Amino acid sequence: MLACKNVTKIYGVKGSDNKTIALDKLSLEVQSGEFVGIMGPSGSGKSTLLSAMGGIININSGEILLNNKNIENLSQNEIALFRRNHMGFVFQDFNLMDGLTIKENVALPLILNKEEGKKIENKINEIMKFFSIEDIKDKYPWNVSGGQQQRAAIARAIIHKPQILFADEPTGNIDSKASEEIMTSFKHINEEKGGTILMVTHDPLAASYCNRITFIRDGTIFSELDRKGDQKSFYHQIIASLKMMGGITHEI
Ligand SMILES: Nc1ncnc2c1ncn2[C@@H]1O[C@H](COP(=O)(O)OP(=O)(O)OP(=O)(O)O)[C@@H](O)[C@H]1O
Repeated sequence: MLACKNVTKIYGVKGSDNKTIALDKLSLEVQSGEFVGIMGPSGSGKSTLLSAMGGIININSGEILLNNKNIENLSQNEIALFRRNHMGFVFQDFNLMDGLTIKENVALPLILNKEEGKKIENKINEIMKFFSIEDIKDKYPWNVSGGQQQRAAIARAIIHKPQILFADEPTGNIDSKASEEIMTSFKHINEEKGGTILMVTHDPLAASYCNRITFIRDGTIFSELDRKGDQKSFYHQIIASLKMMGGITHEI
């Protein structure tokens, strides 16, 4: 469904020696209905990979294919529209709009798509219930917890039923209890709604909710791990893989 093939991304000024090869001929495929995690040491290229696959940044070479369509062939406007209609994004710092209530924030993609008022109301009510945020719908982001803000951000990211949800360190700014709630939400999106998710995380516990983990180092794939058995055993396999890669320096 979504694939990157031999993707290279180099940061730096053209002609200058000061260049960073963030992605080095990296290939990765995500099938519809998968929940894939990306892990790796700091600076290994995780966020760059997510941004490249989400069409947020341009790549130097290779291909990004969504349903066999090369998104690199689209114009900037077409990519922006494509992202708005078919992709959802969640970031570490929530990115909610302070001047809007939680409900208004969640409704934003539907308002931008000029959907009809009654339809918006129905969709909002359903999704607020799914994420247990109906009680805070009229509050502003600064008046609710980090976990509630992130649940609202995820609701906003999937309300238009995107083909794929991208999440970059979604539990990076919240405490461990709220992190578990967020990861349970992702699991429900994946299992109950059939949502496809690609998530970058440092956190082995968050990663243990995925079905597959791709470990990257120095912009290339180091190893991959498929979930077998229960979540606890997957968690221990993830820790072992991180140790092997040198991406973890302390016991968790
Ligand atoms: N806008 C940029 N300009 C120049 N170099 C960049 C830029 N963004 C990232 N880099 C460099 O590219 C490499 C990969 O960065 P990236 O943010 O993708 O790594 P990461 O694995 O997500 O790191 P972290 O876990 O610390 O967030 C790093 O060496 C980083 O310094």
